[in-house]
Amino acid sequence: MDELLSKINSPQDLKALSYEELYSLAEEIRDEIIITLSETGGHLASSLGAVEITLALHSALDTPQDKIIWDVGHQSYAHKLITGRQEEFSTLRQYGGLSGFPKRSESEYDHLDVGHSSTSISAALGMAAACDLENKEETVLSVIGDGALTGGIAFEALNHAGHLNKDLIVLLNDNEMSISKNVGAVSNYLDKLRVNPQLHRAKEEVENIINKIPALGNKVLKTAGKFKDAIKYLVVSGILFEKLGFTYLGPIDGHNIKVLKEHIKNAEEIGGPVLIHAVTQKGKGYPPAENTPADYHGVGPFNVRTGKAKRKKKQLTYTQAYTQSLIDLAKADEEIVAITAAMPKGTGDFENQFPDRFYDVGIAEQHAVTFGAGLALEGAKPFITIYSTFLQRAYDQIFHDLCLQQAPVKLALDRGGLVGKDGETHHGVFDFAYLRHLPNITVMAPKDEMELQSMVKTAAEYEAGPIAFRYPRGKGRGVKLKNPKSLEIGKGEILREGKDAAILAIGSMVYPALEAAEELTRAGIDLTVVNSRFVKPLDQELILNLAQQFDTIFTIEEHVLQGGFGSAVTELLIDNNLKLDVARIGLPDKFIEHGTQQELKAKYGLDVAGIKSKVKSQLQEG
Ligand SMILES: Cc1ncc(C[n+]2csc(CCOP(=O)(O)OP(=O)(O)O)c2C)c(N)n1
Ligand SMILES: CC(=O)[C@@H](O)[C@H](O)COP(=O)(O)O
Ligand SMILES: [Mg+2]
Repeated sequence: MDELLSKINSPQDLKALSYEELYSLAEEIRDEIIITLSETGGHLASSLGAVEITLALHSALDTPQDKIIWDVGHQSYAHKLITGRQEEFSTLRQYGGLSGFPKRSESEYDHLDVGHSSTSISAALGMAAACDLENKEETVLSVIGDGALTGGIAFEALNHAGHLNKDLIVLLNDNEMSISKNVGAVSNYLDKLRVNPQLHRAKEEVENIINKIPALGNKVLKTAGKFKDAIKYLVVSGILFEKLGFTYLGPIDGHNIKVLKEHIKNAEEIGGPVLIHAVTQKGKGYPPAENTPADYHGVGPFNVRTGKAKRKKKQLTYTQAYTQSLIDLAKADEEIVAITAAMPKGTGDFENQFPDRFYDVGIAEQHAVTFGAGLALEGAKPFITIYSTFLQRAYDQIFHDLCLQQAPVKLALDRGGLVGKDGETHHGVFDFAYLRHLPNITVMAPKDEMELQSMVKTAAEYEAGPIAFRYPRGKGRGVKLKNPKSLEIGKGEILREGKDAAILAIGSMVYPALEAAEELTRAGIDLTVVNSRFVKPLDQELILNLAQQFDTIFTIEEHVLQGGFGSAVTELLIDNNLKLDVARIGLPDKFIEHGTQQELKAKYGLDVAGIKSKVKSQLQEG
């Protein structure tokens, strides 16, 4: 029974609690998170690690007037539980239920919709600047993880914050983990900051003594100044942040609510930009997650006692099919290298097999792309594997460093299409549009995992410029994997011939289109079905032939209609003065909510039933 938690209707209720009670509450919150996520799935380890931080923040600050900006937002479940969302917590990430991330429409305590990493310092700084303009006395605080701190935008924000010198608190939640082990020079630097608190005490004592020395005169002052600097470097203080204009406080124990509260209060009093370095344990309080936090970053339903997933994954996923073929190709071709932006699990086996040909650049999609361009321009064959939604970050790099240079980089866009429960921020439904209008790029989407492997092979062999392929989240179609073959660039295939109309499908929509066509024969409708394979270049010959043959052409894609595959086909037809009915099936011009992939496909007419009904109504109207 949640004795304390059920009485917390808002953060105001925390103010009356003793530290002992706050710790009991922390345990109740952990239990609630673990039990709920064992049914719903979600971001377990990050949220468990941030419970005390959440309680300290909401009891030290006057939220929602004081603003907490969560970075990524995957650690915000405790925040949801104490800000009036307990009753709906069991609906977390379910269709129609609570979002897995902070969302302004959900609560007045959520000040920024998040999901993509490293935005919190910039947004918090903007809010702090706005407070200043309006003479408001509000505290604005960003909570950012050590992983999110590897993102370029976070550094841009630190740089600007040090310059603006507004009152801004950054709470660095350092658990030494991104999704996997954190990487990079800053991460190594944080390691050094974390070690041996005695050194920090020694540093403070020495500095206190030195600060009293000026009374002794100029010469001593000068020497002392140098000595002070030397000591600072020697004991590895928060010098990096100090040089950027921040007051550095820490490192402190991020599970000690009293210490956290004191530091938050101190930071408010100090003013200007202050960084509190809190050290936490990812997965805290749930042994399986503490032991292997990377396995519990994002989980599906699991058995609380054993920590094991409830659903066994028997069928190969698209990600696995991709990795498998990349490894096979890399065995024979040592120019192949793999790049990930902090998601090495997707290419994990590659890392194990070819550690020298694998680069985890951190949450740095822009850098990943230009780094890949550099590699390619010097003869390597880089496969950059990034979720479709996160590659949006690197649009300019794709334009400037890949397409303009015709750099033969291979872009593997995982999670293309509807991803499901992560919702708005994570659906990969804009990639055809943000890629296809750029000169020199080739864009493909496979109908199944076998064709994905053929696309990997095609990409490895292709040297004329950048080539991209996007594939869905989750299980493949269970087709038999044979030897991948090289695909002819810009060629689709006719899978079924009919006499009433043609349906041009791309990627994940090919099989549903085929199934719909088979079922529609019962209604007397006979469709030609095309697996288009290429969004760019289109198979012009095939499409123009079909346009001569039929009065109606359907296009279908798991992508927004604006600027997508259907738009490309329509442009081709218009450019060739062909006037026929084109009915585009795809996602509407809005952000798609969270829910399972099946629920969302059904809602937006991207399942067999939806295709059938669209085809029937179109042909009947026409
Ligand atoms: C732009 C972008 N790239 C990648 C991700 C995927 N991602 C989500 S959380 C995360 C790791 C974040 O690590 P950290 O900030 O340290 O938080 P922790 O999970 O350790 O609490 C990554 C890589 C993302 N959300 N946004
Ligand atoms: C918060 C975040 O961005 C990631 O953890 C993401 O939720 C992972 O998604 P997958 O579960 O599709 O790998
Ligand atoms: Mg971390």
